[in-house]
Amino acid sequence: MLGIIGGSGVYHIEGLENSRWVKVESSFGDPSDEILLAELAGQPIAFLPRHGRGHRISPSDINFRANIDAMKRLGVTDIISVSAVGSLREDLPPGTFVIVDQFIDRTFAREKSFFGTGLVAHISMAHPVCNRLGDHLFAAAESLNIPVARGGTYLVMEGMQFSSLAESELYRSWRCDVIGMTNMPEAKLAREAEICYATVAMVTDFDCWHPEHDNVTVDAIVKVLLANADKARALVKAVAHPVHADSCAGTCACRSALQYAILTAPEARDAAMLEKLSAVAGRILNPQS
Ligand SMILES: CSC[C@H]1O[C@H](OP(=O)(O)O)[C@H](O)[C@@H]1O
Ligand SMILES: Nc1ncnc2[nH]cnc12
Repeated sequence: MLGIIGGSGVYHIEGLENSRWVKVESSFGDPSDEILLAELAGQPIAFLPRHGRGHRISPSDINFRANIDAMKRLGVTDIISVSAVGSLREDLPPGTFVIVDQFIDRTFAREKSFFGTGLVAHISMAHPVCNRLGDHLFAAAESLNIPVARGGTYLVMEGMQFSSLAESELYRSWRCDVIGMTNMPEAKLAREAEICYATVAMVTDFDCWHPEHDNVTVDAIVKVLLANADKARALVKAVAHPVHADSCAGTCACRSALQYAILTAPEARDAAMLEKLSAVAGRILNPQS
């Protein structure tokens, strides 16, 4: 099933049928909100507003583990993250969609893994985004005539304040393309949960580095977001069927990320951790069930 995590300005999806909000219990605490189960373009989907309805939760306070665990428990296999970002490049002006393919994680005040003492696992994040999902998103954006770039590096900052000019210039010198506050550890946790994950980053501003543009404000972001949210919703609708019908999905490498990742010997594994991870890592921990 396709899961959609809606970011700033994307608190609902249009054109849904048979929709109902469900409360999902997670062993990692409370998700950001209830999850909307529905049909979109004839396909089942699960939608979660990342900051909660009404944008109640700050980037640092989002319970990313509960969000991904809840999606996994519902049977979500593919996640599309819709996110507002600032641009660090002249040729990515507001209104551009970027199908990012790399992240630099500068967050420091978040729980970043489902695993830990008692059950240690190390997954690869060399290619943090599902290329297959990225291809679907790029093709759909082009078919809808949305200005879109394929590939880009998203710098994930802690926030909540926006960057200083020196920070913005530093990230530009690192050749980052866009900046936001939410896609890490979300992408890491999706990979640990063996869920395919890709991001549609909607450029809303030039952060604070551009000499001919004002420094970013929430007001400016919201204006661009309102103009772009409909395009984002059309994009999600356009990919629902191709993602569902993709016969390569079952063999996607994201779906076996844990295959050789767990180091803790079976007899040394912590029983409480095994219980907490029964959804996220059930395929590998309880292969018979
Ligand atoms: C709208 S102000 C900045 C806020 O927007 C982005 O969130 P999301 O990725 O959920 O759209 C950014 O990361 C900040 O959290
Ligand atoms: N310039 C910016 N910095 C961080 N997060 C953002 N989200 C949208 N624009 C942003």
